[in-house]
Amino acid sequence: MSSSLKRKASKALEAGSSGKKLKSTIDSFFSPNVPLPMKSSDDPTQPSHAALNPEQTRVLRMAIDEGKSVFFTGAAGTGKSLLLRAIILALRKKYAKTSDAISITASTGMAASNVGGMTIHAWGAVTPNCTDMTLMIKSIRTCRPALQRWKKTKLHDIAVNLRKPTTRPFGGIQLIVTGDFFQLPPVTKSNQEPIFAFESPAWRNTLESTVNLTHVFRQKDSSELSPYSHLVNLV
Ligand SMILES: Nc1ncnc2c1ncn2[C@@H]1O[C@H](COP(=O)(O)OP(=O)(O)OP(=O)(O)O)[C@@H](O)[C@H]1O
Repeated sequence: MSSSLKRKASKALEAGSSGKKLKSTIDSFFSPNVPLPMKSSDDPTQPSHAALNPEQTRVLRMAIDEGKSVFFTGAAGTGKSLLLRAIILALRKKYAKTSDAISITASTGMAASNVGGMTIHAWGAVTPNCTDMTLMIKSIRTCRPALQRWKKTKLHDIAVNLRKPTTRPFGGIQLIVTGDFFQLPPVTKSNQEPIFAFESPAWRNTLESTVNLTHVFRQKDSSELSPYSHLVNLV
């Protein structure tokens, strides 16, 4: 990654670290024990669950106990995916009676299948890079499952109806966002300068807290590591 992209990526952290102190909350009633993904090669003597560390638990509490919109990031192997799975499990318990309350999306098919979700474009029946509002609304209206999802997440009024505009970003729904801008900068055409999600005013207005996970769990001799994985954290 070039140094200018690296500088841009670190702005996500600066923008989000407002210095607000986290209020102490009652202990989460959700277990911070998360099932580890099972592989056929797994040693049966290895633990099946992992306990979240303090920085992961802090994010879990912000998301579940405080209902905050959070962005958490961190280098490769800092447990972002595991924490996301913990948050999804806890949210499913919290909203057990309203199964449609949670939508799990990612920007690519591979990332979506890793967390049991779908691409954001499939979720909303929108075409990537489409900026034509009329076309987008037509596409949403003609895809019944997507229209239902827009309605259930209260995004319907702001994007489809437009008669009742809301001042709250994303209609006021809670957003849990994760990723590492250092590992994966936005895809651009030819020599176009990439535009990061955190450069949007909507990012600042929506995400109340940004947390940088610092503890690297992935071991040097781990079978998860490709011969080049260690390079990711050096760049
Ligand atoms: N609290 C924890 N206790 C024990 N192991 C953990 C914990 N959190 C994560 N791990 C383990 O560390 C490894 C890396 O975790 P994970 O894949 O979630 O990291 P990541 O930040 O998503 O990595 P990447 O950015 O490379 O996708 C995994 O084997 C995971 O099971």
